[in-house]
Amino acid sequence: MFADALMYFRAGLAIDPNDVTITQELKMLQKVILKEQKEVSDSSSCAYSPLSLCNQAIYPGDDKLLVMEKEILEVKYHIMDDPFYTNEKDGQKKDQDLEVTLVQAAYECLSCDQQSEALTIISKAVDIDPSNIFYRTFRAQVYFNLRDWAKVIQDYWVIPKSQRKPDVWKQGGKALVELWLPVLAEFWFRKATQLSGGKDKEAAQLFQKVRVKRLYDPLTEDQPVYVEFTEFGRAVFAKRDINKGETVMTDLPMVIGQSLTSRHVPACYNCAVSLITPQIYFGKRLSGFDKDQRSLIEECWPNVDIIYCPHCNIETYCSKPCRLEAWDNYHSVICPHENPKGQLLYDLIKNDGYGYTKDGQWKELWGGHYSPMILVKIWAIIASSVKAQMVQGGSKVPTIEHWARAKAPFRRFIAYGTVPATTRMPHMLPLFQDLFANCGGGISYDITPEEFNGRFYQAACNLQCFSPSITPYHRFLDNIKEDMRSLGLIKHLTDRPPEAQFAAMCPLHACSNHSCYNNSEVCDAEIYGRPGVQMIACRDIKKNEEIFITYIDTMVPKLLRKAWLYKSFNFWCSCLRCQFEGDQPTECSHCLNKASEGKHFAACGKCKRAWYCGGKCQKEAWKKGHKVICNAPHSQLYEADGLEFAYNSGKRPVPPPGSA
Ligand SMILES: C[S@@+](CC[C@H](N)C(=O)[O-])C[C@H]1O[C@@H](n2cnc3c(N)ncnc32)[C@H](O)[C@@H]1O
Repeated sequence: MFADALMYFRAGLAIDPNDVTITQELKMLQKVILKEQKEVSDSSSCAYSPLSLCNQAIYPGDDKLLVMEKEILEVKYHIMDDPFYTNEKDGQKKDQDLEVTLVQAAYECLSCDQQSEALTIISKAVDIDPSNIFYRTFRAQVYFNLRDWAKVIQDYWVIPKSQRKPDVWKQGGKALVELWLPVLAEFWFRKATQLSGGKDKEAAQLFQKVRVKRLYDPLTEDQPVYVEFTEFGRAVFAKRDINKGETVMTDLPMVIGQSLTSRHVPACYNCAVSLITPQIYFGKRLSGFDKDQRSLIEECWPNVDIIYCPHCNIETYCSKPCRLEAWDNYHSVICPHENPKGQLLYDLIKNDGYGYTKDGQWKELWGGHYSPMILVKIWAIIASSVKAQMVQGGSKVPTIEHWARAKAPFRRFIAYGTVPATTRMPHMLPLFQDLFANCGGGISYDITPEEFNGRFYQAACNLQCFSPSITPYHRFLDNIKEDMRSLGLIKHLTDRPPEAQFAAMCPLHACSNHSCYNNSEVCDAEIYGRPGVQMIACRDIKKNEEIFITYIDTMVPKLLRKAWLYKSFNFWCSCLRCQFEGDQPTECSHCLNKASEGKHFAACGKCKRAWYCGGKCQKEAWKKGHKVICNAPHSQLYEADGLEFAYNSGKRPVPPPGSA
């Protein structure tokens, strides 16, 4: 449990940054991680498989889309379930010799790349025997070569479903993609994958590609990026050239949870807006200010109206609409006034994850590095959505369709983890189970161990740390810019306001892969007045280049970076920086020769992160790629203690526009 160890060491260092024992223990921790990484990398070369993590389950509502797409086929391309041909010619006597001659001639044309001629000839064979699967498949192939997609489908449609071979399903799927009938295309690729017993990786890959395109294109419509499925799962790419400093994308969270360590800083539970008042910012100094200063604060500090949930008096919001939104979205399910078990959750948060076990012991129950509120909100959002659908449909019991529809938005987040959450924190499962046993409206959400483990790692793999970038303090600075009364206050305004830190699951951001030579940085943002995240290009990015952020502090030596990435995300980084930095001074970073016992090779004089056995190796490595990364700036995190978790990888805060 390295992450937890790190968290405790950090907490210790926050109390005493010079504590020698903790510093030594941190070094030990690094050694242990490196050792484990070496053992794992010796025994396995391949990391996770995105194809096995992304399933092909049907999305709720796809059945209706499928009907619509079939209608398009029918109206636009005259393709329908009832084949357009009749078998009337089947009864006629067939001239088999002629058919064989035609097929042979068509083959010959194909082998000379005479597609149109092949088409004319094989069409004659189809005319003679329209239900012949072989002729239809042959002609569909020719149409495919000629990029006549509707005709491809016309021929394949005639072949009865039970007789379509996996390759027919796959190629038909490709033609359907070209016609942009994505749900049908998914259906065909799914069939190809199933019939091949999962062996056809291309079909599985094509399935995910079309799915990702249809789900993410609407999200990126107004952004200079698109999402595509690659060998590393979903990935973000530039739609056009993006200049250094430009916003690559913005994203609003689907779920947020304030970190337990910052929970004393008031913020909106629903949207993360900062609720810092002058009393909190200035503290005792406020009473010492003169009349002018006090009136300036009164006039110019934005009105912070902290609204409490009127039922439990625990959750705080920035506005009435936020309170109502929270209530509808999740809070009504867990509000202690509605659901008495909710009190245990809020007590747990108040007590930094501590609580009583079932046998009455006071213990740390929650051991995650993010707030349990994240998981609770996911479940509460799902339960609320089920309830809303029931009300809308006038049904008394929830259906599988209701549940599937409610869970669908969270299918966007990949989950990977090794140690089950149920093992890490055995006391949490019963607490969550009790909490969701009665969600109101007659529904209960069964939090099984699999549900807990799956959601726990879904959050762990995708969370991003962020803070509201523009707080009342920033707005105050902006408001007093031109007011002479502010002169006396300036010296009291130099401290940064206390930060409410949040973790968030953001759908687009969660598609960004990692590189230690990243081209974008994650920053806090304000989007339509709500706190969110944005990615800013930290160098020029070319059209169709992948957008990479960094999950870790790239200043950390390569071996440690590798170890952390493998440990937390189960992949070996193969970015330029990892390729052209060395592991250690005892090995030539280029030819991998080992130095003699007790000796070190000379380091690159500039970056000191690669070692070479001689000038030849150094020159070759420089030319091949070291020159690109040698001087490239690193993405340093705001906490520079050497080891970092993805969840904390946000760079922040960005100075708000116009702030003093
Ligand atoms: C936040 S997700 C990024 C998007 C992810 N590709 C997906 O399909 O959802 C993090 C996961 O992406 C994968 N990943 C990210 N960067 C990678 C890289 N450079 N090489 C291989 N896999 C990577 C890892 O599986 C990691 O756990």
